[in-house]
Amino acid sequence: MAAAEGANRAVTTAPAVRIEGLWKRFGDQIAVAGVDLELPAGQFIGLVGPNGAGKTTTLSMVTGLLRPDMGRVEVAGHDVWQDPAAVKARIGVLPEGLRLFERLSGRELLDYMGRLRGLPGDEVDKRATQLLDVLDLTGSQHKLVVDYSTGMRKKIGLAAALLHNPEVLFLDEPFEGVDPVSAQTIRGVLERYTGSGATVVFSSHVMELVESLCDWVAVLAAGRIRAAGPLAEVRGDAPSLQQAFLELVGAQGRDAGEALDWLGGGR
Ligand SMILES: Nc1ncnc2c1ncn2[C@@H]1O[C@H](COP(=O)(O)OP(=O)(O)OP(=O)(O)O)[C@@H](O)[C@H]1O
Repeated sequence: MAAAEGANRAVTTAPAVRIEGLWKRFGDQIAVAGVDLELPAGQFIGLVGPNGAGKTTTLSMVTGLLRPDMGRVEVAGHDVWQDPAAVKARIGVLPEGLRLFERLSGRELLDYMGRLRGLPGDEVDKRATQLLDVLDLTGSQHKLVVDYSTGMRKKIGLAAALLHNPEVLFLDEPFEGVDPVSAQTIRGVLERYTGSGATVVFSSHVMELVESLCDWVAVLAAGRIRAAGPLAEVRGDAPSLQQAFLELVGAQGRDAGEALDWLGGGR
């Protein structure tokens, strides 16, 4: 990152993301039911919630992939729907179920994404070489993406999302299907990135991971924000984020008890 870019980030006090009155309905299903949220810049932010809580729908609207029914979103000071080009230049996205250009090699994919982002060829080359190295993909850089494993796909997707040095990086379940070694690598890259003043927003179900990585968390359930703030504040007096989460979403774990009385018996 250029020194000037870093300095600009350091003095930014405006939130990285400002969400106001966001709604989305699919038929009878209200997926996001009036979300208001300000995500502070320069933080590692976790968006957590049970299955179907509305995390992916919210992230899709925040990154300009899905049009809200109501509400507005600003990212890095720009309105996502009124000024989409400005927002897209400033964000990186690793969406859920990432679609990649399968018939390109990892290296070609990064070259292509870099050109799409308008970076000069030699700069793309330099950044791609470094990202492939740090993410331990140098040995597979000439392999076609279609032949990549799940974890390798996450890593090349992450490299593509970081290539233009975005201000805010959105990651939907970045650690799903990733082995512990690759997870550690991804984690190192993300920590270094937020250390430079950039913002990471990621969704996850894995509370231990969120607890160990995030400075700030937002808990979403049934399309609404249940709690948001610095990790320690959201955890409160609970012994762990997992426990605080279970209390916040009102689910102490369903006891299968008698409902599955046939399971495991009478063989
Ligand atoms: N395209 C769609 N059409 C119809 N319903 C949808 C669509 N996308 C999401 N939903 C519904 O909206 C709700 C929120 O889904 P969403 O994928 O945002 O949740 P999530 O928090 O990301 O869940 P998970 O953790 O399981 O990925 C769910 O009830 C889901 O069935």
